[in-house]
Amino acid sequence: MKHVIIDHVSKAFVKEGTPALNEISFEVEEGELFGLIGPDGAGKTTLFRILTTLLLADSGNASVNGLDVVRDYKEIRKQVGYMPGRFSLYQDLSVEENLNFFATIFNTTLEQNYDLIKDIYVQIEPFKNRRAGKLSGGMKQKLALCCALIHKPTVLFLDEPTTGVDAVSRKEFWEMLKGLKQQGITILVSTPYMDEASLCEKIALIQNGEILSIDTPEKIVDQYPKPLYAIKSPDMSRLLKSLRNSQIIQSANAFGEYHHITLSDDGIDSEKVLASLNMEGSEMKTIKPTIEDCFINLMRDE
Ligand SMILES: Nc1ncnc2c1ncn2[C@@H]1O[C@H](COP(=O)(O)OP(=O)(O)OP(=O)(O)O)[C@@H](O)[C@H]1O
Repeated sequence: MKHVIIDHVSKAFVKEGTPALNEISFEVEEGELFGLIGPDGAGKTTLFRILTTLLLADSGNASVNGLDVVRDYKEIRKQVGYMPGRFSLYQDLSVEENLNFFATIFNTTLEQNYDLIKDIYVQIEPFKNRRAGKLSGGMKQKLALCCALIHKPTVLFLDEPTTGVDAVSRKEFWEMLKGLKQQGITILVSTPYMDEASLCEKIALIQNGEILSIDTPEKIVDQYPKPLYAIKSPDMSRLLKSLRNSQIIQSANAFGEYHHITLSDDGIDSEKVLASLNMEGSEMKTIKPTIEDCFINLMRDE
């Protein structure tokens, strides 16, 4: 069953220029862990706010759990959990007080839904009397997730939950999402971190309010249109300049230790490329594209 349906949704905050969302359409299956992947300003928050009934679209339709986001907004609010991008909790209330507050709003108690949150809650329980504002980033995120789950939602919207959180907490967070998925919750999560894409079952790549591609991470990688190479030399910035000025190089992008390149003619071999650059100590090898390579390639085609 389709749990979330987005059908030609558009939203513009200003009359001129690029709209925040431009005719977005896609669907999310029940129980799916779905990632909305895109840089700052791509439109992720705007879409989540429309789906959680906090913002009206200019045109198009959307439904969650078979309920229309405009007509059935009250019912949707009871059925979805939303963790906004920015810290949404009461900084001056303790961990326990925040949880009780959100439980009360939904006419429930921590005890009633303890099963769903217990794996996450046990990690913050030792700090239950600490004010939320005094928690570490990772702990705040766990508390925000518990609060979003307190009323047993069937669909969970998590807006950039791992932004600004350390690497260990990010990893732990994705483990928690896997656990929630196993309990049957449909999860839509947005992130600007391309490396998190492979942790989702399905992803939509979004840029400037438009969907560039939507599929499983594996299929998106398989659809990369050309052989991709990684190249390095002792002088990486001179190498990048030479690559970008070379006629036989189609694209060159810096990727940490290596630059990733495609060739204008796939018949050219790496020896010829290295010879044409004439830079001592250079190395080149074929590589499998990452989601970031795919994103950059799709952006160029736009
Ligand atoms: N209330 C608003 N008024 C005017 N412009 C807005 C408003 N909200 C969002 N925008 C603009 O709409 C575009 C999409 O913003 P949105 O917040 O949805 O992106 P995002 O992918 O969530 O990125 P971010 O991580 O920066 O929030 C951006 O250009 C943003 O400046």
